[in-house]
Parts: sequence; structure tokens; C-alpha cells
Amino acid sequence: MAKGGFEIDFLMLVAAIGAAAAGEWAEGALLLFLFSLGHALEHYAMEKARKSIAALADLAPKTALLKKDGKTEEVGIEKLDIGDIIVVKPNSKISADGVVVNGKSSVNQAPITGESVPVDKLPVEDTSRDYSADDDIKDENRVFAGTINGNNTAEIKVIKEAKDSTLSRLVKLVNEAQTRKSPTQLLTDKFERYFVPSVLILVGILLFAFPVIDEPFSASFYRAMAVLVAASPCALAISTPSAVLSGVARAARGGVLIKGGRPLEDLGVITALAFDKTGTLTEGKPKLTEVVPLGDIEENELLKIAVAVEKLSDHPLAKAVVRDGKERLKGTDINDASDLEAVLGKGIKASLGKDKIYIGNLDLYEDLDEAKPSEEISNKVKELESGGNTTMLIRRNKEYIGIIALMDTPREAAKETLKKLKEIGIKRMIMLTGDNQKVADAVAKEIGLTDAWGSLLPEEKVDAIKELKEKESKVAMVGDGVNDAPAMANSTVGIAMGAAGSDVALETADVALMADKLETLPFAIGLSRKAKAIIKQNLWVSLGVVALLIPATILSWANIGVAVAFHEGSTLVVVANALRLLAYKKD
Ligand SMILES: Nc1ncnc2c1ncn2[C@@H]1O[C@H](COP(=O)(O)OP(=O)(O)OP(=O)(O)O)[C@@H](O)[C@H]1O
Ligand SMILES: [Zn+2]
Repeated sequence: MAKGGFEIDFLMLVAAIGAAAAGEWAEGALLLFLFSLGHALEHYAMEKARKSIAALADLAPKTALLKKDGKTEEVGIEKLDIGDIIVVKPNSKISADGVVVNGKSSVNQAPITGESVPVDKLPVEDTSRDYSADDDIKDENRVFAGTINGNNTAEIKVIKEAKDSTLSRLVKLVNEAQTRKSPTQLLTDKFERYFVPSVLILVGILLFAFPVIDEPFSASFYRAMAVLVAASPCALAISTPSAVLSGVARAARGGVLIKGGRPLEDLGVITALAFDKTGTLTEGKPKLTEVVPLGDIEENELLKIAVAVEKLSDHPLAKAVVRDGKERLKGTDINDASDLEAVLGKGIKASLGKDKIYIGNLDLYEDLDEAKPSEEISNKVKELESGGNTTMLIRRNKEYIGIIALMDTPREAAKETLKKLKEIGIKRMIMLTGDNQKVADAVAKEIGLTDAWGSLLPEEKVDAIKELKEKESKVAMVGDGVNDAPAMANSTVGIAMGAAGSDVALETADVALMADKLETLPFAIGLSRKAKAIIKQNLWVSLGVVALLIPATILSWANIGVAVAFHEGSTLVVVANALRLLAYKKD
């Protein structure tokens, strides 16, 4: 029951006793009966929505098979420490967040991601390493508490204590979400603050109207009680929270965490969507496409320098250079660089032995006042970019020694999803990226986007969002949190991709798509729109009934019984209407 519920219920009781006191025993009894029946049903319905959330929490097993000194023993999950090895039997639930260290498996991750197609998991390369949740762990190695193991036994190294598991955070956030008030609820709360005292004043006047209109006190008293029942805004109080509760619960079951009524309502009215490119519209796993030495340096020598320096950075591009570079170098020793200095959105600088190494896009060198790249070098870079490559120019001290080009592939689902979003009426979609304009255009063309803004620094992404908001008013920003968190924070609704593997994204976004899947976006928007529509219908029903009943009871056209029936009836109608969200279909 919403805040103020006690007062409203109490007034109803007063009315029942009042009716009895006025000599209408049967009516008083009926009133009490209807009143308790109505409220029991209402509780039952809200409980149903709440259970749908609580069911999430029940997904986590309470015990785990801990493997220690060659023996296994069943322990409570709260006893598990980071680094423990647990054994997961075939077709049973995984008890902790961790990395696979033994056994191949295929895991149903629906409890977290809403996606029940099994995902293949394999052991990490280095099983003896101490992993922590902050490490860069591949999806194929990582498992979550509450998900269901396939047909093989697997051994998992625990990376999070039970209380911090992705599932328990998810449950916590969903629980918090339903208590956060939406704009509509704040509005109805405000309305009630003025409405309830006005009703009480009206009831007071009616109560003492008997000498003026020349009727017995009992008649005035009866009428005042009827008005009290008619005007108690029970249905109004519950119309929004019930829809938010059901909407958030349904979304969570579909792998979308919506953090409360505000993002739920906002997502239902957005007209524009901005997307980050790397990791959102693309796979986020760029591949090394070209290594171009400049001058007389050897290709491998150039690569060794690049790998040594990029090892220090955790930018997705840097990781790609290290991964693919090491593979090409096949075990050659790589030196350690030091003194990393990252230049946001442009590149990095570091020391390697006695040399100073620079790696970055042309903008990085724009800012330096000496030894700018020659026209010939700039042209070579631009030529690679026209082919859709992300390029990095490498400089050693004052000499340009080479160019490395990488290419990321658009997500398979990007084109379909954008098409669907257009179909459901999202007017404006735009890509915002730190990558060069040519790559932005190439990716945009491939996935069917008309707008792509490249070479944006994180703060320029924020400006872009602000500009969009001026034109479109409600703008959602979809990103992976890597260098788009400020833009997400400035948008109407910040949506994080692949939040299951990233605590930061999970905590900071307004909406988190738990599976790393763009396809859940139309579902989230569709559900939010439905929630918004249901909230609107509920307001009409609850306000409409009150608006009709008040004059009807004042003029004695409706007695207390009728007033109670409509009062409780409208309350049940709005709750039942809200519960329809629990059955919302994905497509
Ligand atoms: N560690 C790095 N090494 C080399 N170049 C880098 C590095 N970090 C950034 N850059 C250069 O700066 C550009 C912009 O980087 P930024 O992180 O802003 O965006 P992005 O990851 O390319 O794309 P998006 O904005 O879509 O996520 C890169 O395209 C690259 O040219
Ligand atoms: Zn009520």
C-alpha cells in the first residue's frame, strides 16, 4: 500500500462504523466485507508482482560443493571466499560468480540475461592465477551465480563473495528500483496532498449541514460518510506504483534492469537514441589489419614497440594491438614500457628504454608543436582511414616509425535492431564515437544509420547529447561505459550494454541490458511504452471514478454500498491493469 494508505484505510473503517452507528447495520457490515475483500484482492495482486521479483533472488543456490585438498564438501554459499574452487554438477545451478578452471560447459544464463540459449564456457588459460572481478575476463570464461550448468561437470574459481554476486546486486537494484518514484507518481502524490485535506473539509461541512438543510443529523452523517468513501483516492494512490512494480519485474525477467519509475516512464517517451560505436554498435573486438613501417624499421620491430607500450593501456584498441601483435610475434620477448600518459580520445605516450614513444591518431600530433607528421605520412594515414580502418600513427622520439591499422566489425544484430527501432517510431538515431569520421561513416552505412559523428572527445559526446536534447527533448544514450559514461549521465536515460560483466555499468546506468545484446533494446522500449500507457489509463479510471462518485454521493444518488463497490472496484481494476505488464511479450 502506498504512503497515506493507512489514513485512507482508517477513514474507510470510520465510514463503516459510522454507517452502523447511523442505524444501517446491514450496510455497515456489507461495507466492511467489501472493504476487506477488496483490500485482500489488492494485496494478492501486488504480492504476485512482488513475488516475480523475489523469484529472482531464489535463483541462487544456498549451498556450494567446495573442493579442498582433493575432497569436496557442501558448504553454505556465504562461506565461500574469493579464490575457492567449487564443483558444479551437470544440470545444476552455479553457486557463485567465477571463472571456469576445469571442464567445458554450456550454461543457460537466462536468470541474469533473460536469454535461455546456452552459452559455451571454457577454462581460462591460466588456471592458477588469482582472478578478481575487476580483471578483464572473457565472457567465455566467466559464469554467474544462479545460472544453470549444462551436461558436463565444471570447476569454478570463485571471484566474488555471495553477497556481491551479479545476481544479488541485480536483486538489490531491482528492489530499490520499485521504491523510486516516477514523475507521474510525484505528481499524484502532490495532488493527494491538496486533495485529501479538501475532502476532509468537505466532509466536515456536510457533517454539520443538518441545521441548514433541515434534516436529522443521522442523514447528514450518513451522507458525509458516503462522500468520504467516494473521495478516498485509494485507486489513484496505487495506479502508478503497481505499474512500475510490474514493469520493473517483467523487464528483469527479460534481462533488462530498469532502475525505477523515472527511467521506465522516460524510456517510454524517448524520440531519439544516441549510440556509442565501439562495443555498442560494433563487437568491440577490433582486429589488426595492417602494420605499415615507415622508414627503414622492420615490421616486427615496429610491432614489438607498439605491443610494449599498449600493454600499459586498457583501451579496447590497445588490447587488440597486444593480442594480435603477440600472436604475430610468436613468443618473441617484449620489453616493458613505463611512464604511461594517456591523452583522452587521442592516444598514449610512454617511455621505452631511453626512447619516448607516441601512439595515437593525427589529433595527438596536432597538439605537439614540433616534428609534426609530413604531408606524405598524413596522407597515408587518411588513405587507411578511407578503407574504414582505425589508425594509429607511431612515433619514436621525433621520428615517425609506422602506422598500425585496426578494424572492428559491426554487431550482427545492429542492422536488424536499428530497423526495428525505426519501425517502432524512434525518429532520430545517431552514432557518437571517438574514432575517426571515415570509420564512423563506414560503420553507419553498413548498419543503416544516417547520422554518425566522429572524432568526439568524451566531453564533446556530452555536448552532442545536450544538442540533441534541445531538438528532441528526450534522448537515450546507449553505451558500454568505456568513454561514454559522462554522455550517458547527461542523457534522459543512460542505457548500458553488457552490464552483467561490468559492475560499473550496472551501478551507474539508468537502464542496463544484462545480456550483451542490442536486440533487447526494442523490448525495453516497447515495455516502457506499455507501462506509460497503462499508467495513463489508470489515472483516468481512478480520477474518473472519484469525479463521478463525489457528486453522486453528495446528492444522495449513490449510497455507501455503491460508493464502496466503486471505490474498491476501481482499485482492483487499476491493479489488474498494471499486472498485464507481467505478461508483456517480447515481440
Ligand atoms: N591506447 C590507445 N592507443 C592508440 N590510440 C588510441 C588509444 N586510445 C585512444 N586512441 C585513439 O583515440 C581515438 C579515440 O578514442 P576513444 O577512446 O575516444 O574512442 P573509441 O574507443 O575509438 O570509439 P568510441 O567512442 O566509439 O568508443 C581512437 O580511435 C584512437 O585513434
Ligand atoms: Zn481502499
